[in-house]
Amino acid sequence: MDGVNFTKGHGAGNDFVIVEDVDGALDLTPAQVVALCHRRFGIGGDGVLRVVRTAKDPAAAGQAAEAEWFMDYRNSDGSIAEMCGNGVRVFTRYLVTHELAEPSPTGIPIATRAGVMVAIVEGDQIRVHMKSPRVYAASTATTGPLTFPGVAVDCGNPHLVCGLHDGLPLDSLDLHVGPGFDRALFPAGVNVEFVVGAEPLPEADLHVAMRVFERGSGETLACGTGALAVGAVALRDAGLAMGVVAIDLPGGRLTVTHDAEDRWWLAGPAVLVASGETTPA
Ligand SMILES: N[C@H](CCC[C@H](N)C(=O)O)C(=O)O
Repeated sequence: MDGVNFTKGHGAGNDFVIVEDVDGALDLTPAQVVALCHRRFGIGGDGVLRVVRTAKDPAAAGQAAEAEWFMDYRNSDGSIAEMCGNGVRVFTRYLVTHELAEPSPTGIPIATRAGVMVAIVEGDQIRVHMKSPRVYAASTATTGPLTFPGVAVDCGNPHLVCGLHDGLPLDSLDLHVGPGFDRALFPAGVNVEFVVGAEPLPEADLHVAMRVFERGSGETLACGTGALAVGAVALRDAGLAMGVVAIDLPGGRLTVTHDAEDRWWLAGPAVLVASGETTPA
């Protein structure tokens, strides 16, 4: 890609190459995304966040009245996903850092392929009003000889939340290869989460730990929509209509809250690491 300005950022270690394309002039191809995300031959990332005015992109133009900016999210394999929870926080950090948007107590609306999310900057944390997760089927995932029971959750993108057998440690899972799943239930693929309970915390109703194998990116250090799916299943399994779930991932902690107004929130860090310019190929 000829001389494109980029910024590198991450949310709990889920990292992204941010490409500013305010007027929608870039026709970002899957091959260009793969090249940008390549960890040796490129900048490196789990995905790309293209920053474009909503009105300038047909994929989200219908949301232009609600949100000035569209997060065009791509996985590192070049595929398109509907939503990225860590990505929307990093995207918001980029907007306010580059003064493309003003932080406000009522939040910054961000258009995505899963609809408009609203992000509130709270110091080093950013809290996002997410699309409500929908638990819709029982299923299973397999890794090697092991099969785990799970539930399908729609967070705008597809998730399969699996519990580990009693006592099996999370780090014993081999996630070098993607888990097996029911392709009839998930024809467009699925993000697979593996969850175990964790020690109670005073600041949360529930506390769990998870790992994730993401559709289109492989195992990542964190997955925001995956944490949302895990939080929804954890509250349901605990019989809690609302509450706060602290979720520990290899890259850090995210917090999922289901509040009394039936809103679902994802909170976590969002860090910009560096900026630069790609050199012409
Ligand atoms: N790989 C996901 C998109 C990114 C999700 C994750 N990085 C997040 O923070 O939500 C998918 O294909 O649905």
